Amino acid sequence: MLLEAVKQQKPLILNYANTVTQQHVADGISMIGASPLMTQEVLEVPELVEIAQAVVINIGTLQEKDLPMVILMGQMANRAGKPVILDPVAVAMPYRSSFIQRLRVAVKFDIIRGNAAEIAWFAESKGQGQGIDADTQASLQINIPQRAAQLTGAVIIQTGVVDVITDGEKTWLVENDNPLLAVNVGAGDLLSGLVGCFAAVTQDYVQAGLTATMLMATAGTLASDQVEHQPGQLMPVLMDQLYKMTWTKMQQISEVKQG
Ligand SMILES: Nc1ncnc2c1ncn2[C@@H]1O[C@H](COP(=O)(O)OP(=O)(O)O)[C@@H](O)[C@H]1O
Ligand SMILES: Cc1ncsc1CCOP(=O)(O)O
Ligand SMILES: [Mg+2]
Repeated sequence: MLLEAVKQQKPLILNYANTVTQQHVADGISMIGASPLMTQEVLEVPELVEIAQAVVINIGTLQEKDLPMVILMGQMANRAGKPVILDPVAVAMPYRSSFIQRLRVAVKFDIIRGNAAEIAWFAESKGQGQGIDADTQASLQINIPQRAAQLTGAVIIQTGVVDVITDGEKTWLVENDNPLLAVNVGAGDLLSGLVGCFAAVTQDYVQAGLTATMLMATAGTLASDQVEHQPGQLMPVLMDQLYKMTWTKMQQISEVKQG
């Protein structure tokens, strides 16, 4: 079971994080038993990728000067067969699109985790949303993440009211409508960090994505029940739930269907 494997192996997850939510990402990775490390320095990238078991690239606060560093991180991980996870925050904005276009010709992403508006960009489809947020009222079209997977060759994790995990052939749905989680900035970034933890311990990236989304759905449900209508209280309680999580709870509480 992948949660046990993370606790036993304590993989090191190397992050190019955004400066808004990196504390949540680091804490979440640590709570489930893995080891986070953030960097912004190109000179240390080779030695850090060497000791990492997964690389998570989050473009939330990208800067042009960082592109060579991010390319190096991704390429070194690709060469070493270590998983590269992309969180394409607001990728449909033109500068961000250009950054990702230049990154993707150099680096193969194994997993892309984003909201529906972000994933639509990879499917060359028109996404609905603004800035970091997708329009959560829009109806779910699972052919869009499936097409994104086919076009990119990555496992796609599209999050929202329902999470969709697909490699373009196999598709899983995790039902997870949680208004308290939706309003907490950084929930998506945290999930991308957790995806890195599971991808570090299996080569089955669909399974890694499914496990991470089940984990987040379960911890989110338990945490929301505890804080009721107080979204500002959610994050610390969510961290406690991640720390206490078991596979049995994840199977009992998260709602998983085949797509
Ligand atoms: N109604 C909802 N809308 C958006 N995300 C939700 C909702 N309910 C639960 N979530 C969860 O919140 C987390 C963040 O997802 P999302 O908001 O789509 O990403 P991002 O923060 O990158 O935009 C995911 O684990 C997702 O499943
Ligand atoms: C608000 C904001 N601005 C740049 S990155 C960021 C955080 C995005 O977090 P998430 O994608 O998890 O909502
Ligand atoms: Mg996001």
